Amino acid sequence: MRASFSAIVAPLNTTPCTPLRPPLHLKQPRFHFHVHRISWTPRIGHIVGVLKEAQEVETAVPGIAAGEEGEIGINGSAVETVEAARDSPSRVLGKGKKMVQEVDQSSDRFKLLNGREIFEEKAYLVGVDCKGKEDVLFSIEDSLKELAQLADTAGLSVVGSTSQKLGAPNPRTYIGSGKVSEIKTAIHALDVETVIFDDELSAGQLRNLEKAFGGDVRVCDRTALILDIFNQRAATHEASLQVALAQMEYQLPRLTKMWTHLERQAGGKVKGMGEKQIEVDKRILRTQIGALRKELESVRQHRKQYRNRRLSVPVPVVSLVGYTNAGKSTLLNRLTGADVLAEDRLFATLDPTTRRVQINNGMEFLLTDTVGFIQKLPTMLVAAFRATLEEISESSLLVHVVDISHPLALQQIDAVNKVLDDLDVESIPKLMVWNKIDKTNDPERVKIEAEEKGAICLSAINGDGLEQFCTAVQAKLKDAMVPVEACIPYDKGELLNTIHQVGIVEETEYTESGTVIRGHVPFPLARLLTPMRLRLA
Ligand SMILES: Nc1nc2c(ncn2[C@@H]2O[C@H](COP(=O)(O)OP(=O)(O)OP(=O)(O)O)[C@@H](O)[C@H]2O)c(=O)[nH]1
Ligand SMILES: [Mg+2]
Repeated sequence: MRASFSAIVAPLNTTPCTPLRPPLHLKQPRFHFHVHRISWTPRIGHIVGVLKEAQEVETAVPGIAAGEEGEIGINGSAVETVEAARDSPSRVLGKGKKMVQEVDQSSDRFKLLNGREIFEEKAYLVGVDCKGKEDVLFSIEDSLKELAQLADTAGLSVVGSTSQKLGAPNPRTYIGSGKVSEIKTAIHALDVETVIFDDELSAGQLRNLEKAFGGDVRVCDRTALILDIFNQRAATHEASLQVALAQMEYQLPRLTKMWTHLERQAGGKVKGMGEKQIEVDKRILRTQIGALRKELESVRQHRKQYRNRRLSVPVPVVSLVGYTNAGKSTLLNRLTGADVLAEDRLFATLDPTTRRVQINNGMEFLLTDTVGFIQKLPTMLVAAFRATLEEISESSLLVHVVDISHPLALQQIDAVNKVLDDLDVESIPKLMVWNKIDKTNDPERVKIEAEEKGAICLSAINGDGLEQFCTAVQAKLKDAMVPVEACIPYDKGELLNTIHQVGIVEETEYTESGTVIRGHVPFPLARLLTPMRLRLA
């Protein structure tokens, strides 16, 4: 029986795609395959995961569809290696010549992450402090700390970091040549496998840095790392599509000339072949981006229909937004008894979850938890997740959840507001919630400060302040409702229930002709009540 996997593969009879990272340099790539899941990851070139019978590995290239079968080329992985890997999975991990020697030492460097076995690469972080750069919210040290957290979330092991103050980034290598040499020394001393930059790098910078570091080390940037985490975390079809789209858009301008080996094989006679291949690859990638956009559009339409159906029952929708790890999912779980994954890692949630919350007085609202934000959030990710984020722009209230115990809470608030600015949501009422009050040194002082600023303090973990939170949500929702006074005939009991469910009833009176209610209801319900309204308050 053959192994079944989605790896760095290209089917027969189609143009093989250029791998986005230097492949494992092995020969004779030919193997029977069955592709059952396509993903696109910037960590291409590393087979992450266990390559055993019928088990998936991590990476994939475009140009193949799920369900395809045939003879394939696995870039950098010979048949013998793959066969051998069935008994010793770690054999195919690692890079080039180093690979086989690493087998034994590396076996203890696997860890289980999101249900998959991940090879824990050694990473080195690099940050640049550019003078005069506007919109910088985090200091370089804080940004690097966050990058280390991101690396940890992605399953990498951070072995060191460095930073540099620069007037302007070097167009060739982003950092100065002295820094390049310093990092090179660190790479050898610490056995570094991946160097991660805290800012987005151009294709040229990535290539030059990889060359300068010796070719055996991968270079990537913050955006690629975030995309990698999203790729690992995407659990639903829609999230996978969105991540795949963002990854392809990230890769498109970064496709580099990797087909020079063809020129070498042809004795240098086929000049410019590498260049042509890039054009072919770019075309393939563009076609796939187009196909993905179409598929996402159809998912979006479906979502819209679902939302419209939901809107016909006018229960107000309240969306939780905030920095990653602020405690949004914990708050949703606490209020609704849902069991959305909440953990002390970045980007635990990618897919929106909506649950019904009922307040003591009978009023209900829908609470939606969604993807967290981060500073320097890649724009293509915001664009790709627009469908998901649309939920936010159609809600009645945005609850901005802040981890007030975090030393950078204020900067995180600014970073979230920056993303919200991009989402066109300024007309939606907002409520600020300071979460994790239990973790602060002086909760009483924080509470006073919150009151001054109109924020609600709570602890999603122990439930403190939840009642005040629900009251504040209700008050904010009421601001957006229409005051009504209506007489509901006794044979319209259902309607009366709906009013209690989605509106705020302040007075009820039983008269001969029906139940007279005074209160506030959402606009669509107010329209429904028009024939029964006594007068507009
Ligand atoms: N001490 C304390 N910890 C909390 C509180 N709320 C959440 N946490 C913890 O903070 C971590 C992150 O919580 P999540 O609910 O996953 O955060 P999130 O905002 O959904 O994060 P993303 O999904 O990554 O955007 C978890 O380890 C929670 O247990 C709180 O009120 N107090
Ligand atoms: Mg979450």
